Amino acid sequence: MDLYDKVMDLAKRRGYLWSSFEIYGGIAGFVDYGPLGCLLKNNIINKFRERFIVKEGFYEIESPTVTPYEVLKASGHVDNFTDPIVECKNCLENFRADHIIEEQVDIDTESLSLKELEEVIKKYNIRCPKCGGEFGEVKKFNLMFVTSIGPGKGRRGFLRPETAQGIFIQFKRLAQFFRNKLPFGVVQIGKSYRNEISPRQGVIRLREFTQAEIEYFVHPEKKEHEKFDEVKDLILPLLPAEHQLEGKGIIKMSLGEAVDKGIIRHQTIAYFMAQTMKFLEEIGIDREKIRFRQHLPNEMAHYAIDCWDAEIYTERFGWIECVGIADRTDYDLKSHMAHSGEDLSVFVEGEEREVEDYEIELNYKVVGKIFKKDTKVIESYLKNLGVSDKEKLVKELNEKGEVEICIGDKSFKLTNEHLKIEKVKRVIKGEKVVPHVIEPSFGIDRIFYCLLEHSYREEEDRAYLDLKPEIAPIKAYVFPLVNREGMPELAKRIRDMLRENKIIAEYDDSGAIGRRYMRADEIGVPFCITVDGQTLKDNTVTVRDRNTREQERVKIEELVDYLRSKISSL
Ligand SMILES: Nc1ncnc2c1ncn2[C@@H]1O[C@H](COP(=O)(O)OP(=O)(O)OP(=O)(O)O)[C@@H](O)[C@H]1O
Repeated sequence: MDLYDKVMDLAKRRGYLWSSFEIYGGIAGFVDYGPLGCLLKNNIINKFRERFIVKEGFYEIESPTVTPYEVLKASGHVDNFTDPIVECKNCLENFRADHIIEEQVDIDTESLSLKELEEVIKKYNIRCPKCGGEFGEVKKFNLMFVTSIGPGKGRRGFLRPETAQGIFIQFKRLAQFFRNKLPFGVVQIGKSYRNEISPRQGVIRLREFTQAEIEYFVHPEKKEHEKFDEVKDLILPLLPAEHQLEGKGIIKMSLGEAVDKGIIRHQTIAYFMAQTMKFLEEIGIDREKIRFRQHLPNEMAHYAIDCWDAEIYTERFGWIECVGIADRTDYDLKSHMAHSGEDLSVFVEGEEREVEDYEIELNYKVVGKIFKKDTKVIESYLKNLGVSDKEKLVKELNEKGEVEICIGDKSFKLTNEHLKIEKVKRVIKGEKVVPHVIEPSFGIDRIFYCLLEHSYREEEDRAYLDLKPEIAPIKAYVFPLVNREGMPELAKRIRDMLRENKIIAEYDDSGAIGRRYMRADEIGVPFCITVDGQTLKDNTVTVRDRNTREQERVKIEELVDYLRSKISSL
């Protein structure tokens, strides 16, 4: 049994994690959180809310998981949210082509096309790991779950593959809520769905999982962070792209230095790396098993300009990505602007000044035939450009004779022939800008598993979860030393008193006291309270600490305050 098996065995037996649909044979890629699992997961999420909503001042929204086609067409997911798939010609089992290659030969598959992946499979004679059969063609497989909305044929829809889009499409309302003042942060926590091709890594790769995402909207030219000074001296283990390409390892560097040297693109990304580290440490992830790995240029989405993953070390799977922190620029907002025709910019007030502006229109006589259905999208893209964006466009057009615009996953080349441009003078008191977005995206299930693994301790006579009291699902167990002399009744009253005071406590009177301690330790209960003979005389109980096994006598009337001071980190 490796560590993963030990942790999962405990998780299953004691009500943390269960295989879904088990009585019908189960399906890979789904997991049930049992009674303790739900409590622990909620505690992790509460800590997330405490850090980002209470302390950072962001707000949370909740949008539907069922998403109409148009939204995910505009975001690029319909066309691009795919993984390469390959089928074994013999047993018909499907695999992710890039994973199957990387498992068998030391090749970076990140930038390879479908054809190139197929060539590698042929060249190295990579065979089906299940039956040794030969593989067929490598194809694209879209990871979204398809659904239809309403009866009959209904409207095409999908289960959302990320929570972020729900925030982008409400941008207009959100900007109004924040009175058009940048920067502002919006959080969404909830289920996301990805029809992963062959999820073979337990809770690490699920088909339905919980994300906690932050979309932090900033002025495109202002990516310094107001509170960067507070974190600039924090030293983090970094694995920059250059180090990976040159085969070098991790460097420990302060965030201030990393930004100054241009290793981290700007202060806002660095600030969120610091917040991520704090959050992970606060819930109890081992700080020595966290690193920040920068995406390689070919790994990053084409619209992102910098991306760092917080990776956490696990015994079986090595380093796994648990949080992705990316500067997604204005890609999402501009795509939704172009596809919906809505203006998703904010007006940033400034000094009154006269500017040269341009009125840019499409030359419909020419463009209709060339761009066909896309003409409307290009039209609304141009209509919503701010003054400086238009200036850039005209400048590029004059210099190069053409300009390329990117809308969603498509790009279009425009020449003078396609456009009618008129120079006008205008007095403005500010400018419309489409904000850029910095996105820290947390995978709660992966973090949950890593936390269980990092908390798992083995000693000669016991195995236990060293969960922080604040995070542990059950804070205290109350035992009667013997099942007579009124001890059970008193122990139950103490349990009820603790619950009444919002401290989750349980009562246990079965088996020897030693065994009860072991059971509580195994699920990570930080305190065990025993009612014994002395309790009946002086109203004190023993409180045993899970980790040290030391016991203290505490007056019953002081028990709530005593436990509170140990549980809360406030
Ligand atoms: N299938 C999944 N199961 C569980 N968590 C996931 C899954 N896919 C993504 N996540 C979590 O959501 C976070 C943000 O999602 P993102 O789209 O950046 O992941 P990703 O880069 O596609 O992940 P991967 O490369 O592992 O598939 C990830 O850091 C991860 O923690």
